[in-house]
Amino acid sequence: MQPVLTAIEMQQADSAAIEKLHISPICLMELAGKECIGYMLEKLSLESPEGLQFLIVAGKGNNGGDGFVIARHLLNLGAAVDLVLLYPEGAAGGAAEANMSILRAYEEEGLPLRIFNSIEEAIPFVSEQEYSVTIDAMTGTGLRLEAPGAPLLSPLAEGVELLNALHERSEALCMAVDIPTGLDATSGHAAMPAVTADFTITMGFMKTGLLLQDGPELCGEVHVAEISIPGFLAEDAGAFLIDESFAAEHFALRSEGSAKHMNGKVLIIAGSSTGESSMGGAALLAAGAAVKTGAGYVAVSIPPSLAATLHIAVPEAIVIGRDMDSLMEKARWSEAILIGPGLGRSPESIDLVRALLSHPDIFEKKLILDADALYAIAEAGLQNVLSAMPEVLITPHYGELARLTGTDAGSVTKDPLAAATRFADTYSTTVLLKGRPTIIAKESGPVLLNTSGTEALATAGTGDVLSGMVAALAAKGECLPEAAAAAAWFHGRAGDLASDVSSLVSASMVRDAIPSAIEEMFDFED
Ligand SMILES: NC(=O)C1=CN([C@@H]2O[C@H](COP(=O)(O)OP(=O)(O)OC[C@H]3O[C@@H](n4cnc5c(N)ncnc54)[C@H](OP(=O)(O)O)[C@@H]3O)[C@@H](O)[C@H]2O)[C@H](O)CC1
Ligand SMILES: [K+]
Repeated sequence: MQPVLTAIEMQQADSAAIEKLHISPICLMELAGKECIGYMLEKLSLESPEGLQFLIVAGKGNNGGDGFVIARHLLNLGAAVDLVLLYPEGAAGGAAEANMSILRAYEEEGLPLRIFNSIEEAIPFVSEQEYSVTIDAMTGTGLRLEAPGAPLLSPLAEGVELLNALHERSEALCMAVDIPTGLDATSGHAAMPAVTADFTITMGFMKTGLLLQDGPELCGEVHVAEISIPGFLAEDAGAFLIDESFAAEHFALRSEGSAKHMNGKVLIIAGSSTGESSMGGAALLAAGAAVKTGAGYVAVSIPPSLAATLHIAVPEAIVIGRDMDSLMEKARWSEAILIGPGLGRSPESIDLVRALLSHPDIFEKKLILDADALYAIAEAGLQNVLSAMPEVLITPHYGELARLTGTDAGSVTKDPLAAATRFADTYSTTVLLKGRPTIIAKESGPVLLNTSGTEALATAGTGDVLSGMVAALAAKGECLPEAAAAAAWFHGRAGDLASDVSSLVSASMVRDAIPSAIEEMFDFED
């Protein structure tokens, strides 16, 4: 899995490369600029930028320095460059200043290079020009953002407005160097204004801010550039990105000659029925998802009035009742237990959750708590009970985590990474916080982020499918954090495969696409 760094972690990796490994800042900057050229040409589907016109807007830090290297290589390859310096020359120092002095020497050579010493000087010329690519080299990991939406000061604000205006009125692609200017590399919150890029080339490692909050919208496509900062300098990163190979590694294939009881036994306690209404769909989705994720045996405790429906919808599942004796017998038999989908919010449901969580046959198993089970925990104040359980995963969305922590959804929205980590550490649990990205936090471990999937998953019932998938992988032998992470990846992929039109995807379509998401991972023979 690739590490995902905060701005501070990236600065530490930069410093370690320079101080411990003796890689010079000038070498890092050279590689950063060179990588940008290579990727930019790929985006333009061109072998060479010869004859094309580029605009670079540069700040006073090392991000600007990357811009100076890009300018030089573009000139070397026969392109024309307009460079806007937002700050008086010499403000940069170090490698950035050294690269700027090379450009000043280039100026003497009659190359197609125009250097503007301020935004005011540049505007009359650059507003009239057509560019192939405009390049944002104003700020990167060095941006300080006081609060989400804080105003960006002059001249950065004018530089951002220039690039955004050109982006809107012309065909030019906008490339952000490392991080779009105005975007906080750690939190993903943006200043006002911030650059909206078509693509971002980020140096060394992925940054958390590119995946959170405003990040995905402002960055466009993200490419991680290898700039000779070795991976071992990011081994202790606080976050990692779940990828295809992680998901494949944590999906155990059935071994030849194995029997159904050896391939994961899942108990699902879900669904409710009262005189006025019944909620069976969530249980059907979760049970169906567990079966399609390859669980050998799935037992479902559902109110008797819904049993016939479940038999028809998920013929592979065994149906049991709600009495404690049957529940405990199946709990002892099972390897993972999922409680919650469609359980309802009645006092009886809350009492059921309280009784279940106090029973060793339940809480000593790998336990997945979802949906109405989370409501019951919050209502009955059972959070501390989680701390005593050996292996427990909660799968809230932002609102459910807010209810569990006694805060409002806004505070989880503001910093979901911190909210998930805090809950995991406080109650010794694993938290799968649904959102974009989905966050998997475990006690004192790195956070895992999942970005697979699109808005296709933003529809009722997909959470029930996910919790059924987690239960299956856990029952098949994965520890809960890994089961949650791999399930999140497959779930996102199933959403992609469910339909070519994301707006038409329903939860049952996601469930039905699970086998395809898994199949494409492995080289199965016909
Ligand atoms: N060796 C390396 O570290 C490499 C870094 N690379 C690139 O460099 C940047 C990080 O460079 P850094 O100089 O640390 O910071 P920035 O270029 O992002 O510049 C930030 C400057 O902007 C000013 N600033 C910060 N916040 C604000 C704000 N809210 N309003 C106005 N101005 C702000 C700040 O100046 P101050 O005087 O205010 O402190 C900074 O000077 C990284 O992103 C990479 O692109 C190379 O790629 C490789 C080597
Ligand atoms: K930038």
